[in-house]
Amino acid sequence: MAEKEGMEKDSSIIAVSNSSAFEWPPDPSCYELIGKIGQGAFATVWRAKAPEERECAIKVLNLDHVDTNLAEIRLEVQAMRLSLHPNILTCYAAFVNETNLWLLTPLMSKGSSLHCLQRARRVLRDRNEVAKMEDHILYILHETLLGLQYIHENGQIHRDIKAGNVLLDGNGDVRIADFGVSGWLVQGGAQQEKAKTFVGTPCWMAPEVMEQVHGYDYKADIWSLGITALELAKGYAPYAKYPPMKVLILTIQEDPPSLESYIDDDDDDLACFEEYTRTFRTLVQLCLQKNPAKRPTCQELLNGKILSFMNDPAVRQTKRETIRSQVCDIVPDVGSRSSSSSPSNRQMPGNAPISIVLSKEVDRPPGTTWVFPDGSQVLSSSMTPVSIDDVLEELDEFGKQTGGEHYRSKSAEELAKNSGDDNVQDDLDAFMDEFEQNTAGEDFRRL
Ligand SMILES: Nc1ncnc2c1ncn2[C@@H]1O[C@H](COP(=O)(O)OP(=O)(O)OP(=O)(O)O)[C@@H](O)[C@H]1O
Repeated sequence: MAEKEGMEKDSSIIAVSNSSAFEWPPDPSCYELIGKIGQGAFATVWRAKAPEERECAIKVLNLDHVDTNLAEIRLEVQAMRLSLHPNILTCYAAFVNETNLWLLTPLMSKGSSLHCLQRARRVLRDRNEVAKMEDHILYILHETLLGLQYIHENGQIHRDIKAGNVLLDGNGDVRIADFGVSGWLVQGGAQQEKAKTFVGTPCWMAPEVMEQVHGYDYKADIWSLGITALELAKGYAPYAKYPPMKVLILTIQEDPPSLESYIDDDDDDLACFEEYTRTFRTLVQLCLQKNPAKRPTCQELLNGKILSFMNDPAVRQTKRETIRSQVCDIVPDVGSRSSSSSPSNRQMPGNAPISIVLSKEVDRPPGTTWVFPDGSQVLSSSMTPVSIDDVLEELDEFGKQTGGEHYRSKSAEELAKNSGDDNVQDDLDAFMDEFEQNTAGEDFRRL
């Protein structure tokens, strides 16, 4: 592994262990890796046995992908451990093992909320039982909001809210993972040299984060929560089947996604035929407003008509017990020797992280950072740099040629209808193909 400036490999620099009665030893030989829970773009997560018959999850990050001074990580891990909120995944300990950073966290035995709901749907389908997930999804969103409210009240933004980062354990408890972690990552490691490279997953990204016209704030997490609601209902996020650059364009250009704007998971029709109430649709609509100022805060959502009934501890407890018995109990534990399949992190193109290379030094807040300051560049999966300004300019040009000033809020079909020109869809396809040829070389039409 290439040496990085300021990156000490001495594990004592990073080792942070628990101050509570049990000390999590910063020594890899003390842990038995029982099974793989999942694989992200930069890390592998294991279920592990610790001394005294304890269990934990260990996230193993290759240091080639870590672009943060280990002393800084140490401070952040300490801060994460102080984030004592029942809906936020804490970090027991962190240390360096050879070329990897090990992060020890509580084991959330049912894995991600998406994995858990999809597995439950599969079990119910095999039993010929009807899956009704709306109540469970609302419970998960309510718990997530409680954690998110804590993060926002502490002046921070999570920046990577998605169902893969909302975890469930066997009791039906919900915790937000990866708070602070993804901001340490870099894609391409030494290749990037001086450029600051940020990573993220475009499908959950708020339009203002992509555009960076007026900057963005904690309301970006509310957009991501709306996308997470759709993801849990449909089995995957809107635009997840497209390459990252197309996701950026569609998110900026199209109306906000909804339950109706994309088809259900066609993998095995798991989410098909589930009915969702107007209440659920309204919640999604509230979160997915393009103008961040119009989006509600966590507090407004928690105290609003849709979710406030769950603020009653008795109701919350009932909901927790219901999800435990109807979902958690029928889904095998992740990473256990007996579990037949690990949570699949289905890598659809739009799920793949993109890298945002900053051409100048900027302060980087913790968390996956969706920053497009002036002069920033977007790297699609082929790592070919494209300026976000170029993307927006191309969109402007395309808009002028096709639908006039409203192109950003209208779909190609609508444009075609309004202009009476059947060729608009072809123009869009041609534009996308040309754009893709110039950028990443992927063929949108084949997807
Ligand atoms: N403490 C934990 N307990 C149980 N499962 C976990 C835990 N931490 C992470 N996971 C699961 O492990 C898998 C891999 O997680 P990881 O954070 O590496 O990737 P990701 O968030 O899915 O993808 P990306 O790399 O794009 O962010 C995911 O399915 C995640 O839900």
